[in-house]
Amino acid sequence: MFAGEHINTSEDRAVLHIALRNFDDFKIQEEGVDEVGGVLAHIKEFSEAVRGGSWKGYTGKTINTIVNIGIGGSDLGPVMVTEALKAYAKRDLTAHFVSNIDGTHLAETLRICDPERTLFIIASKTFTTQETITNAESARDWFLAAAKDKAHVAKHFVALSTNTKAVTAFGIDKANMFQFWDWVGGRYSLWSAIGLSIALYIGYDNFERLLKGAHGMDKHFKETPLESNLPVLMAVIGVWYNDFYGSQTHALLPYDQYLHKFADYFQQGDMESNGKFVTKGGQRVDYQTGPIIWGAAGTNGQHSFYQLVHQGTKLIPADFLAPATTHNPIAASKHHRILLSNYFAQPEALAFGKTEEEVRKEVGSNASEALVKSKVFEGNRPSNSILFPKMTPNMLGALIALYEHKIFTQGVIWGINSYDQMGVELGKVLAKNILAQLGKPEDVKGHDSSTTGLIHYYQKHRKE
Ligand SMILES: O=P(O)(O)OC[C@H]1O[C@H](O)[C@H](O)[C@@H](O)[C@@H]1O
Repeated sequence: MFAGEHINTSEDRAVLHIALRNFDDFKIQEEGVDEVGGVLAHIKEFSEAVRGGSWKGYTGKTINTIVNIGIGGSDLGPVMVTEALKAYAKRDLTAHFVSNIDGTHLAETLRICDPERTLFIIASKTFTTQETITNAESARDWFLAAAKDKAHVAKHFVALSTNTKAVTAFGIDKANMFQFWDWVGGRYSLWSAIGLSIALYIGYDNFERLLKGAHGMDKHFKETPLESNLPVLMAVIGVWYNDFYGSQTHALLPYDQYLHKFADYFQQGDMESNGKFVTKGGQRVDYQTGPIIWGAAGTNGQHSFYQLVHQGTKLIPADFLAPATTHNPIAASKHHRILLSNYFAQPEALAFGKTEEEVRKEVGSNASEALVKSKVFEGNRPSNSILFPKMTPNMLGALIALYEHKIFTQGVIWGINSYDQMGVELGKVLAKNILAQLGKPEDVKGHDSSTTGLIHYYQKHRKE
């Protein structure tokens, strides 16, 4: 990976998200790598102009709202990072993220935007994704309904993409385009131009700290002997439970409200990378590959799904993550102490449980056998605990890179290509065919009885 080899074999591409945060440390041979610094300089210049107020809207007002329009890797990274680092945000710039094609997402966002002070960021590696382009066109129509003159688009629309031709065809000036390259996977792209919304929200200096934190983990991963290599340790522990103990999922449980989107982010990062059933050589695997990633911020999960985690019939390896120091020490950090007491207690309970003997002592000799049995915790339920000083840009960068390299290592062990995503194509093609048939019932052709029946029901009951 670090050498720029085309390890994304099906697409004949290098995998070089590490080059986006390299700061000329590792020598990496690949076309475009030498342009990373220029794009970062453009991000710095632009984010400082918007945040400093020198970038003005079409009526001369400053920008106080950014709307990132993108989906998947062009949305989830910026969403997760801007939430995780909210403590570093200027509170006079609001960030919104529109991803879903469901008109509700854009409509509800535009309802609270002022066209004179809103900057739209059209984030799309391919600049062909149906949801994003449709949302971008509707946002442009909304803007022009107020601004009238097309010349004003340049002040309120920028693009993040590898596809210059499509960007200019959309009507965004090349000067307002922040470029990245095909060796940046969508789910690994927050370090690239896709991170513009992050730099706008927390400032370029903090965005750079995020990059440098990740670079530190890159160096650790590249240089540390396997037995002390954090991504390798997490990868092999995960393989151990996934392939030898049959666990189907892996829970990410951050005891930090700022990290409440962490599991959402790695649903794409892990599941779109390792949700594969064919090896790079084309053989169907006869072993388990990528786990189902899920999770929620603690302590909320304890009031939702921990019953199953503790006493269910499923083995669920879990990562517990927490900062030793909070950004919000309200009530003299009483809240943080309570939060952390739970962060420490849950893995202990999962590992060591409560024996029948201990339960009997608690409930007394009159208790029914059924009650006693229902209060036993079998324990022996595995978890990793990750504790770090504070949720800072540098630390978040290291944490994300830790998981990126864990995913890479597991993909290597499973012999799969972690960097393509053939599995998302079929649904898109079928949807395109169906879209063309939604007019009249007689247009509906070539589907199974269920799909046909559903479409006919929709055609009968819709009110448009
Ligand atoms: O950034 P775009 O080209 O619009 O792609 C957005 C997303 O589209 C698909 O869902 C891909 O599977 C994702 O990997 C990608 O992040």
